[in-house]
Amino acid sequence: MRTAYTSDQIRTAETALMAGLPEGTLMSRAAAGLAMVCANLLQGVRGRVYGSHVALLAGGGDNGGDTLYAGARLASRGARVEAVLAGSRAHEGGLAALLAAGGRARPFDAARAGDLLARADIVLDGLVGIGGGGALREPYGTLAELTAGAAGLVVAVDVPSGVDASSGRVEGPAVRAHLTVTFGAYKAGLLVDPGASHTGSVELVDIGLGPHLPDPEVAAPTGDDVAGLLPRPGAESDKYRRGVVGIAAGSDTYTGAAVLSAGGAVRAGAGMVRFASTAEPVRLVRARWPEAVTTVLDPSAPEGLLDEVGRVQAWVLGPGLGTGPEAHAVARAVLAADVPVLVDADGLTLVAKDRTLLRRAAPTVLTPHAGELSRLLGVPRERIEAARLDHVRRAAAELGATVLLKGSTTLVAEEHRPVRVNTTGTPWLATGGTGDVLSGITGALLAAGLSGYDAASCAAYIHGLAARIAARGGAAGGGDGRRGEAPIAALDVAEAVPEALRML
Ligand SMILES: NC(=O)C1=CN([C@@H]2O[C@H](COP(=O)(O)OP(=O)(O)OC[C@H]3O[C@@H](n4cnc5c(N)ncnc54)[C@H](OP(=O)(O)O)[C@@H]3O)[C@@H](O)[C@H]2O)[C@@H](O)CC1
Ligand SMILES: [K+]
Repeated sequence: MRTAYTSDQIRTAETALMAGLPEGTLMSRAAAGLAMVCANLLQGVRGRVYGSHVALLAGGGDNGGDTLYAGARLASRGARVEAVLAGSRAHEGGLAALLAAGGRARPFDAARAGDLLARADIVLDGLVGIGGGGALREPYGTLAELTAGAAGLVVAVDVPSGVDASSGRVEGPAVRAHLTVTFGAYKAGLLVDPGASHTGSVELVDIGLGPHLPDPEVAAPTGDDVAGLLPRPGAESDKYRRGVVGIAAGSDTYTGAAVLSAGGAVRAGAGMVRFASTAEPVRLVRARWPEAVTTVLDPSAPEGLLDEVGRVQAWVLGPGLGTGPEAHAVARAVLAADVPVLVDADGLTLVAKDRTLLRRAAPTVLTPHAGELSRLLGVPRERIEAARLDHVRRAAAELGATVLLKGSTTLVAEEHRPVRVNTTGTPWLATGGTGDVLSGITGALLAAGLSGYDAASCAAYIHGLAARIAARGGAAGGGDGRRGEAPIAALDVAEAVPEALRML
């Protein structure tokens, strides 16, 4: 599990660690680690450190201090290092070290800074770190913007300046780095969007904080974590041990979502899928997934609506269900069941209009995107997008549910637990119907007995991995990052789930 922390948590751990160490030890460890990473980068791009050009953007705090000390180390290896001092003051020790090692430093001047960035092989963004707050003031904001025109690699020191280290919020100009070198522990804002999209790759420099860190604010499960949580069928498994999932989805108007949700559940290994809906979606689900056991519902007679469905261990409610009175009757019947229920899509619209539906004892998992969460919380969508971590936490507390917030970094929140952030996926996943597949995968895991928190975070991981596999044309598809990927359809993601499970 990759764990991440708020700025306050990092500072508390730092104070505890510092109590037993001579002054300056941590900054010197941070600067040494940073300089080593930069030297390796210079070896890569220039073949040597000696004679390479390094630009330092140094703010007035300790983040600037780390940067100046690292610059001094590079200057002592023969790099040509020049610092732009952005604050009214500069870190004294760091500046003295840089000058003593032969580096140069000047106060901010926009034209000169632009020239410097156009010449530098690497640029170190040491404007602000965990001490930053709110939108960057001038001239920090201008310098952050200038890094977009840098010719070389941009390395963010601890945190890309302009990104809130604790939450990932971005309120104005912010550095977009190729690489972020972070000290002691991951900051939550490096893993959560919009901050996460500013970091480039993230490298952690150990400065000894580990033993002093509290429970994390955010955790990103790895493939091994997910593999450890997933149930594997044994010789004695029957369908109920593997989990029977009920799906109440689709309507005569919207049929595709039902097929996709059922596909997610079938491919994720449900022991059995029981699909319940009106006649047309039932017909289509039977045609595509003959292994599903189906029941035609008559929501105009809500009494005993689900009596014919048979035993299920978890429900998926909502994809393509519609939002009228008949859909409401289905939602009421499903949410009255004493088993975990995942609510998605139209189901979320129904519970946003009638929160009494969520008064239940068994676990509930809600899987909104930002627009759906906006309706659930009565908060504008833009505010949710800008502060996803805060809002997913708030939703979990206010709605008494596990909340999976979809998006470029999917988050899973439950009260008193670290928010889990998903690290798999591909930009191609942002296409219609993939959320329906996710609902089916999550439902299958809930039925298998995983908690809402584990089911949602494992499903998000598997879904993102399946999407990557599908986008690359199968597990053997080559390329790193997004190279070699192609558009995918939602059903491709469902079909790639078994390969994703094999890879775990
Ligand atoms: N903790 C640890 O374990 C270790 C921490 N270490 C390092 O210390 C860093 C934290 O240092 P820190 O506390 O001095 O704060 P920092 O990030 O430099 O920011 C303060 C400066 O930013 C400025 N500023 C703030 N907001 C701004 C804005 N919106 N717009 C513009 N300016 C703004 C603020 O300006 P001022 O308010 O003073 O005018 C001040 O100059 C941390 O990230 C890591 O790199 C490592 O050395 C080793 C171990
Ligand atoms: K920084």
